[in-house]
Amino acid sequence: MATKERNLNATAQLAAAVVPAAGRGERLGPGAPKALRELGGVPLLVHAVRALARSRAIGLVVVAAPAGGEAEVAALLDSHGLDGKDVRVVAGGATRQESVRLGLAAIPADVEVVLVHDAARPLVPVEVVDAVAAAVRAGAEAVVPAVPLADTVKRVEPQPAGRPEPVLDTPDRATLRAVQTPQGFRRDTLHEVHLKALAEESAPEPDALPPVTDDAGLVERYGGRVVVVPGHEEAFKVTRPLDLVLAEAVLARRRATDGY
Ligand SMILES: Nc1ccn([C@@H]2O[C@H](COP(=O)(O)OP(=O)(O)OP(=O)(O)O)[C@@H](O)[C@H]2O)c(=O)n1
Ligand SMILES: C[C@](O)(CO)[C@H](O)COP(=O)(O)O
Repeated sequence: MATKERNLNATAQLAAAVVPAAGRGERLGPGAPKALRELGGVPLLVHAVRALARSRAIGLVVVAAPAGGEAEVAALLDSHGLDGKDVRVVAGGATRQESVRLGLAAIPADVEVVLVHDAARPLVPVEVVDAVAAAVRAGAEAVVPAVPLADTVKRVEPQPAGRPEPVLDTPDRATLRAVQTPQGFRRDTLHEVHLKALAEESAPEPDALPPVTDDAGLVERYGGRVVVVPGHEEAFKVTRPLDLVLAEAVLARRRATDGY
């Protein structure tokens, strides 16, 4: 077999990752799109792609960039050199779900395992990436990393701003998990649930279910089985300004102690 063909087959054995990175980052406040905001002088997106590239399980990373910004994002990723991984950039969409679907469409058909990782989770440890990929390889159709909750959680009846919200009940915290990314999937499963969701959105029912906020939620919606592996407290999502302060502290500690 020719060397090039052998390499392509080897790549297909590896997992691919989709990185939705087309969000505005409204909750982080004014500034550049969130994926391009800097942490320790390096854009969040670059940290997130590097975090995936550290895993030997990943052969290809597809980034869904803000539409129209693909060339800028590709140049940015190039300028940060990414450990010999195959990194491609496509246009993202108007929602996270659409960005993931567009990223997935750019993954070669023979890749069987796909991870989806937020650009907004720059500090996920490689052990989490490896564990998610390994669980899919071991037979799970959908895998999420998650951590136990530190706070008590209450279900409430939402009210207009400023009005107290009546509490409905207090779920047993021992049965709850805060879910992170990367989430891992059999490629066929992820493809199928995204197509079903797209079809439903094109012909909405009057009593349509609320939109799901993660890809595993789509698998659940259509009857698939999702399992949890341990996440990591440092895989938190940079959502609000305080998250960026915390991320800077974690990064500074890693740089001082691990040569990160
Ligand atoms: N149209 C969108 C919206 C979100 N995302 C991505 O989905 C991930 C998780 O979303 P979130 O943290 O909610 O990011 P934003 O949507 O940018 O945040 P906000 O809701 O505060 O605007 C991010 O990497 C974000 O770039 C995306 O690719 N395309
Ligand atoms: C995918 C996710 O990061 C898992 O926790 C989360 O659901 C994204 O939520 P958001 O609504 O985009 O903040």
